[in-house]
Amino acid sequence: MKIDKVLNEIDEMGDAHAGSSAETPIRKDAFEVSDTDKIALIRENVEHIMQTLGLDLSDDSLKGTPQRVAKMFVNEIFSGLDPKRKPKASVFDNKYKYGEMLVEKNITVYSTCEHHLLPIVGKAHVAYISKGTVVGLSKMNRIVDYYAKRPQVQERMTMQIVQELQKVLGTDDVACVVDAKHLCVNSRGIRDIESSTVTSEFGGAFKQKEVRREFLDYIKLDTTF
Ligand SMILES: Nc1nc2c(ncn2[C@@H]2O[C@H](COP(=O)(O)OP(=O)(O)OP(=O)(O)O)[C@@H](O)[C@H]2O)c(=O)[nH]1
Ligand SMILES: [Zn+2]
Repeated sequence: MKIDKVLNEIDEMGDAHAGSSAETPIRKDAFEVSDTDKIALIRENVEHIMQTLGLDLSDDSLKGTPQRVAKMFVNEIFSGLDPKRKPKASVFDNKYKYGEMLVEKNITVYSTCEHHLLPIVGKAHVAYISKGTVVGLSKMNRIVDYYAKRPQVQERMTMQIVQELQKVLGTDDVACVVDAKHLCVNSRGIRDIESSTVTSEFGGAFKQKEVRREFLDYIKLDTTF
C-alpha cells in the first residue's frame, strides 16, 4: 500500500498521533513493512542479541525465544503502534440526560518504558462529563490499553488517552490520572521498589478545582465488592 494512502487513512481515523502535541515518534515509513516482515526482522535481531550475549540458540529452551519475542512485540506489547488496531469506540446519545461525571477507575495498565523497554504496570482512572454523547464503558479500558501497548513515557500516554476520548466524545471535559510502577526504576538503576509515578491530564471543566477534587475523591473510594 502506498505510504500516502496509509497516512491519509490514519488522518481520517483521527489518531492522536496525527499532529498532536502528544505524538508518539513513529517513522513515516513504518507502515510500509507488513507485520509478517516485521516479525521476521525482529526475530533475526533478537537472535543476534542472544548470540552476542553468548547464549546457545540450539538449546531446547532458547531456540524458540527470538520468534516468541518478535511475535510478542508486534502482536502484543507494541500492537498499539498500529493505528489500524485502535479500538472502535461505540458512542450513544445521552438519552437519559445523565449530567454528572462518569469515572472509570482502576483500569489496569501494562505498558513498556521507551527508555529501557522494561514494563510499566499500574492503574489508570478516566473521567468525563457528557456533552450529549456517552461511550461504552469498556471502550475507555480499550483506549487506555491501546495507548499502553506502545513504547511509552507515562506523561505522553496520559495525554494521548485524554485527547482520544475528547475526540470520541466531542467534549474537552475529560480527565485521566495514571499511577504506575516503572520496572526501570524498581528493578534496576536506583532499584527503588516502593516508588510509583503519578501523572494527570485535566481537560475542560476538570481544570476547575472543585470538579478535579470530585474526580480525585471518586478515585479514592474503596472499591471492594
Ligand atoms: N519522564 C519520564 N521518565 C521516564 C519514564 N520512564 C522512565 N523514565 C526515566 O528515563 C530516564 C532515562 O535516563 P538515563 O540517564 O538516560 O538512563 P539511565 O542511565 O538508565 O538512568 P537510571 O535509570 O537513573 O540508571 C531515567 O531517569 C528513567 O527513570 C517516563 O515514563 N517518564
Ligand atoms: Zn525505563
